[in-house]
Amino acid sequence: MPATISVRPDGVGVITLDSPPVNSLGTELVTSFKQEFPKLVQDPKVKAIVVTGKGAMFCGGAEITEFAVMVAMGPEKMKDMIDASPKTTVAALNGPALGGGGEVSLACHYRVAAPNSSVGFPEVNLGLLPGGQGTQRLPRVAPLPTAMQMILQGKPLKSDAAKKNGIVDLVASGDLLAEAAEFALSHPPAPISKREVPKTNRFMVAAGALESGLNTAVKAAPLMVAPRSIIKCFEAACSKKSFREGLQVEMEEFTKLVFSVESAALRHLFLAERMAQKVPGVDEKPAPLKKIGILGAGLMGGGIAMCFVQKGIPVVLKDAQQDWLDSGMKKIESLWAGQLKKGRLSKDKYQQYMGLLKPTLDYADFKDVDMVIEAVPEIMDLKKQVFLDIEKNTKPDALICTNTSGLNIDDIAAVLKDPSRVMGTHFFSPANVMQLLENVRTSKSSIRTLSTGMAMGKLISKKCIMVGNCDGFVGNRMLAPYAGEAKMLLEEGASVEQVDAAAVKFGMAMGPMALGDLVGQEIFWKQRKAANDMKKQTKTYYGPYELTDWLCEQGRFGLKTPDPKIKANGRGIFIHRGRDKMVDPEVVAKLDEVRKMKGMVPRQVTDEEIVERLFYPLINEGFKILEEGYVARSSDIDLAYIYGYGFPPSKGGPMFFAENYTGFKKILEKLKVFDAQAKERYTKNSQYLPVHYFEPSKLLEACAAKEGTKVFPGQTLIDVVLKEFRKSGSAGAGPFSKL
Ligand SMILES: C[C@H](O)CC(=O)SCCNC(=O)CCNC(=O)[C@H](O)C(C)(C)COP(=O)(O)OP(=O)(O)OC[C@H]1O[C@@H](n2cnc3c(N)ncnc32)[C@H](O)[C@@H]1OP(=O)(O)O
Repeated sequence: MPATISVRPDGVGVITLDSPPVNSLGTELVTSFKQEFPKLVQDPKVKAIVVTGKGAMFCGGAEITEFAVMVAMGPEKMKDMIDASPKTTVAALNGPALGGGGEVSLACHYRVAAPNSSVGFPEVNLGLLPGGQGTQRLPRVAPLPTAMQMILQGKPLKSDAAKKNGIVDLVASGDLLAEAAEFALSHPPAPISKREVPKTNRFMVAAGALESGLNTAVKAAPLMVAPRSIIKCFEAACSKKSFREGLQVEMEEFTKLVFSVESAALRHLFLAERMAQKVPGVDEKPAPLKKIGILGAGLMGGGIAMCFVQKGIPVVLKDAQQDWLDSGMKKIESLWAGQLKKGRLSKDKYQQYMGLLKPTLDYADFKDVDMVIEAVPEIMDLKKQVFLDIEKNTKPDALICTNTSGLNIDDIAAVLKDPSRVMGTHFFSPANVMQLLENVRTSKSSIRTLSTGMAMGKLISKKCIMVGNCDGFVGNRMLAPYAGEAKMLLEEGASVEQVDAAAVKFGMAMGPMALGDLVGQEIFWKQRKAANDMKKQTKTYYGPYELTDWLCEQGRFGLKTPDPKIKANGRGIFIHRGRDKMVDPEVVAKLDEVRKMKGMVPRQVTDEEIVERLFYPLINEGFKILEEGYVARSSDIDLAYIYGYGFPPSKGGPMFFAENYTGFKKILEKLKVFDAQAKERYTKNSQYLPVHYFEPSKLLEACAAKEGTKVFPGQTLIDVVLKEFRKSGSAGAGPFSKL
């Protein structure tokens, strides 16, 4: 039974939410609550009622996969029932009460909380609002600024803070249930629905507090519609409307949001994050990670070291030369010192961090580490050499990981006696800030290695996905056509500013040209150089290269490479000065020269075309990656783009966007048009080479054929089609193709 009842010897009835793992309010729990609760109300032996949760959570909120059912069920009978109880009701908060859980607690007449519990309304993170009476109850107990912070920003309050803000009545000091029962017996029924909204809250609304709260929320997430709906609910609560009239407004706004694509996108991401941790076939117990070795104290190595140290894990940071090591340590120290200065880090923590980080030049210091991550320059022979050195100096079962972003990891691992110890751990720059981690599975990685790699991602709080060992893995492989088309659009007539602005308007954190300067313009250039491929006559040709090759040949790699001529900053497509940047006039002149050299007459390019040309080939590449089996499911790709490349969360990631915003058929049709245009270009103009990224993926074609087919909540049509695809044996050589 998801809601169980019992009666204590003191005459207090207890109803327990019991629906593991988080006591979410699904149909079963709500139905059983509505059956069981009246039994306590009607039982003459019961003097008062306590509502509590089983396990570590009070309640994690409404069941995320059942919102449509919830709306169909209509107004909130469960909370009305608790509120209207003639016997005093007390919520005994044994753990977090979130979303619908917070609302159940506010439906009770009083709240008694265990010290480590909390009350929160994280619905906004799912593109929603507390639609189970929360927007009308919270402003009746808490000051408006607190209520706004909790609901507009989704910030929970710990028990003590909740008590200070009038949300919790008592923080228990001992036996929670006993104290809640005693509180219930000594207080009369007092439903929040009958309380007036405090006058100060009404004054604040009249004085414009809601407008300024909305401005802050919109600035933080401009594409989201939920904050506007939340404000309408607060307005209703603090106006002359009755509690019931306020609920009517709340229900209308909630229903609008539940069926919005933005909320569907955010719910998809919530489930995607949890799903990504479950990699098919990767099910061994992870090895303990008590000490980590990092090889290479540069920007990446240093950032990776910080991730572990900040979780209290000792790190040995090795480099080959004292000056390189010193400069790496100085950079780390200055980052932590900066946090200390800003008050974001305590002195104790700063000292603890420094104590956990051991710089060394000696491989012998790797003797007792459980994992080594190498972050040396992207040169195949160097990687192979350091792998051999690591093998000689580590325990035989220590994992050996590479942070390469472009080299073939199977080739690197082949030098070892035991390549099953190897996997890729592709961090994103700056590694201590960026949330994404692509764990790369080679053909020989053992299940123990992979399980440990996934556990490592969780340990350092990364959004971690598992991918196969293909060129560029998932993120950069999809980025290549995006970056290629950005450059092609410039040659056709768009300006740098227009391309970036169109991508930003779409919702990207930054445009492709600014991204190139941030990550370094030289990455593809170096890869082509390393592959001895400067002639670009390969199937991995990704758009024109003249402009960026010209930059790279002069060392203008972007923000990453300080240029002594320009104070403290680099030079690439843009000239950067602090946070400001302007397109380098020399780049504009060079672009003109390239256009003339290739006989291109600039034309007017629309923003719509820019968005389609940037994102459709990127999405097509995602389909090819799925089709070839280099990733388990489409939502892993979505996570990669949201957390690694600044794709807008409200669009749910590129694959969700394809399925729910544009539709497969439209993308397919457009790709065919772009493909024909590109083919015409290279047949007519010998300065251009054929591109392959517009050639439609077979999986995309299969999805287009099934467009509109209904799938269960939490599923995507792409994955349903993919499953059939893989079953039919049409999938490629990647490690997930048979799963
Ligand atoms: C009308 C109402 O106002 C609308 C609502 O209530 S909307 C829902 C509001 N609630 C939320 O947003 C809370 C969402 N959940 C969370 O933030 C976190 O899961 C948590 C803090 C509750 C627990 O975190 P943590 O201990 O790290 O465990 P976590 O891995 O996230 O979750 C455990 C499992 O519970 C599931 N789960 C958590 N909350 C859930 C929910 N509200 N509905 C369905 N499943 C949920 C997770 O999917 C996961 O499932 P899995 O084991 O199959 O992967």
